Amino acid sequence: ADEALSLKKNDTLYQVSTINSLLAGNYDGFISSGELKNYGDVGIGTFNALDGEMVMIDNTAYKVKSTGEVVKVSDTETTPFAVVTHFDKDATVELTNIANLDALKAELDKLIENKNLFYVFRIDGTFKTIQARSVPRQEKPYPVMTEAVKQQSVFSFTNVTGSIVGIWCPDYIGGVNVPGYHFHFISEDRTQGGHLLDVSFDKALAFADSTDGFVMAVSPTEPEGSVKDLGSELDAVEQ
Ligand SMILES: CC(=O)[C@@H](C)O
Repeated sequence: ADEALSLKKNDTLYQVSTINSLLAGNYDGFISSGELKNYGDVGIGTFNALDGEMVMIDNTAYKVKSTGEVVKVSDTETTPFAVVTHFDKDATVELTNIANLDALKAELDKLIENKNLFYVFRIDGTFKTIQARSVPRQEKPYPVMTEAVKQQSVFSFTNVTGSIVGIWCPDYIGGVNVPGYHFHFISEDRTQGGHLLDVSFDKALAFADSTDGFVMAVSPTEPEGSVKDLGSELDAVEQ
């Protein structure tokens, strides 16, 4: 008999709320970082009130604040949107001579064997250039994301060693998550990072985790009907 879809711990993407809910300005955190760690040790997201960018790596949740400061968050800090998984290195590939983010995506596309699955990436290396952003904490009444990102801080790093962490979602996920790629970055010394805007490097090691299970926690304050085609508003998080 066909193996029933088993939401195997290591092959499940765990998501907190929908991207459309976040884009609509629903920044109320409702899952704690401590609870999130039960569902994954690698991933990305943001924090209550859209306060900074989340990088989950080595089962530790870091916040890249809009000041550029990186802090390890307490287990009680909550998130309104995050995506994590228990990371498996299903594929490993050395990437060389990557000039920009589009070139990185083109190389990673070669690892996406089944466009119906989800993929989580971790890319370790010393990066010639990294451009990343972070968004400051928002006050109620929350602005929609396209307004909030106008307050973003953009950081430029050179010759920085660290990890790019990100996900790739199938096209059918529109409204629930960002179709395609979404990357965050954190330096090896955990002092720099952000939502990745651009990157270049000579050599890095990419690990890919293909995932066939998907679980999502719906926000208790999800705006009714927020899972709809937001079209251009996705620009706020697309790269
Ligand atoms: C969820 C994200 O990555 C935005 C906040 O940059």
